[in-house]
Amino acid sequence: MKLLTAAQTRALDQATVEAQGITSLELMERAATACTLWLLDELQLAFSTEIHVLCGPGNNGGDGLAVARQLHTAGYAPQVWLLPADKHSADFLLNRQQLPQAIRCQELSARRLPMLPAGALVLDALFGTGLTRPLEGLPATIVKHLNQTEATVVAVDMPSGLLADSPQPAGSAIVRAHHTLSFELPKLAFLMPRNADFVGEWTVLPIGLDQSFIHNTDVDNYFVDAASLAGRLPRRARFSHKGTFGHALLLAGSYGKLGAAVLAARACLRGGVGLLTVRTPAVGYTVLQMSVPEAMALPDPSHDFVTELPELQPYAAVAMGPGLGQEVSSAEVLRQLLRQAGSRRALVLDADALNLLSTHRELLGKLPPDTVLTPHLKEFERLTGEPARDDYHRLEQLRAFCREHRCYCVLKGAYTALGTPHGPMYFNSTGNPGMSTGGSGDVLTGLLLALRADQRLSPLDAALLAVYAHGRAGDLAAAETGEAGLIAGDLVQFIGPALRELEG
Ligand SMILES: NC(=O)C1=CN([C@@H]2O[C@H](COP(=O)(O)OP(=O)(O)OC[C@H]3O[C@@H](n4cnc5c(N)ncnc54)[C@H](OP(=O)(O)O)[C@@H]3O)[C@@H](O)[C@H]2O)[C@@H](O)CC1
Ligand SMILES: Nc1ncnc2c1ncn2[C@@H]1O[C@H](COP(=O)(O)OP(=O)(O)O)[C@@H](O)[C@H]1O
Ligand SMILES: [K+]
Repeated sequence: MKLLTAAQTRALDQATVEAQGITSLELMERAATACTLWLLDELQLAFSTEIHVLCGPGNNGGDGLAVARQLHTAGYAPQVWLLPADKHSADFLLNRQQLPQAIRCQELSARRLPMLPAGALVLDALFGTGLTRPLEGLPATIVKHLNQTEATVVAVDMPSGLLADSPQPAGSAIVRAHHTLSFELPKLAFLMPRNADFVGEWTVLPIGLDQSFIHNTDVDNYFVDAASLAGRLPRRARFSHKGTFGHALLLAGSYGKLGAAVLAARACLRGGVGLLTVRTPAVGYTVLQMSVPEAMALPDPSHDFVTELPELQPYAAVAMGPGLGQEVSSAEVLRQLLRQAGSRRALVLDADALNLLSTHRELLGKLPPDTVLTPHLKEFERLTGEPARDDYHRLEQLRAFCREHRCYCVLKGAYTALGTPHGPMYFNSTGNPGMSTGGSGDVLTGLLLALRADQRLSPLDAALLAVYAHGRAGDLAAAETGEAGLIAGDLVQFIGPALRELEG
């Protein structure tokens, strides 16, 4: 799914009107109908519910007026509050004329703000994608007032005060919505950690916008849902053999951190790899053979750490990092790996392999093309060496990093962002806070290793599929264990079912 900028969204609006031979007012009615139906279906409003619709001067306000009219027709008693303004959009004015007399309509002012008891519903239709600057004056006062109440707030298209695709000063007045109803597509702003409290739970409401315009519009950012991955994971052919799915090598574990190696190894096998060899320190030999008998063990001469790189010739893909530790000798192994991997052997670097890259920065220049890195935020900050100013700056850093090092970088968290060497960025839709638990990242590394060893997949597809399936495994696991009860080992159990959903 593409993530359009606010400017592209406006153009899409216009293109839809032209392509479908409808008026913009009709499109607004469609958008309002989608909102009204959502309110009725999802919130199960009682006819006695106190409903306040706050309307700004533009088309977002126009949507609000149309929803108020529709709710009135459905038997509810919404009250409308208008933000005073010098100018209004044409469709706002048309909907203002159509507002039934029976609907109580008042003008907002600093002294006249709606009383909003708990249990009341507020529809925030003050500003949407037309917001051009942070709110000040009366709009900011209204937003602060709204945020202090206990009413349920549903934002139309955007929480008012939030910019759709760019950063804004900390402390800006922004509505804290419980739900945001976004038309046709999500907005980039919804995926930023700092905006979570403003956006609340968000839902995309399809309103029949022009698909060919969306198809032909170039974007920098994508939101990856199941539909975007359709057809990317081929079925296993009847005459396939171990070679089709590749032989993978995992370099992981150190004294006290062998669990990371075990989790990654199990995930790699569940990811469908043909063969897996695991290099752990000698201390891990028995642990590994006992807990992952399907994998071959290749113990290091050192008891506690990985200190020697095995001969790479047999392997289609190599992953290094989970539980590795940051010994000088392990850094040497990383250096050799980067030197010997060649351009056709896939590499995945995680955890301590990333920390070693950060402390031996000359190695960054030696990453073979298409290497996949999987840092969490802190590891990414170490890699760039510069704290991000804000969420958007971090994405710029990610884009620049991937371009410069011609690598894929999986920036992990909620809505994990995948940066690519050619520029576009992909945000993952699956996963849940239950996955914020030790070892979840090791599972991702193992799964990624399996998909990078799979000769049928491009680096981009392998990374997209792994990140999506990992999160989906987390969602399937959490459905059984609850989020708090989820442990990383549970993710492994659901990799198979998650991949099966994608296959074909
Ligand atoms: N996409 C689609 O296909 C569809 C979109 N639809 C809807 O249209 C919405 C976009 O409507 P929109 O373009 O009229 O902008 P909107 O958000 O109402 O705000 C513009 C007004 O706010 C003002 N203003 C801006 N910043 C301000 C500030 N800081 N402080 C104060 N004022 C400020 C600005 O004035 P100005 O900047 O000129 O001063 C102007 O008056 C979209 O979110 C969705 O709800 C659906 O109806 C149909 C399908
Ligand atoms: N709130 C969340 N929503 C979705 N995914 C999450 C969330 N928290 C963590 N995850 C996922 O769990 C994994 C955690 O990885 P990481 O931080 O490396 O853990 P560890 O180092 O313990 O293995 C990442 O893939 C991340 O995207
Ligand atoms: K809004």
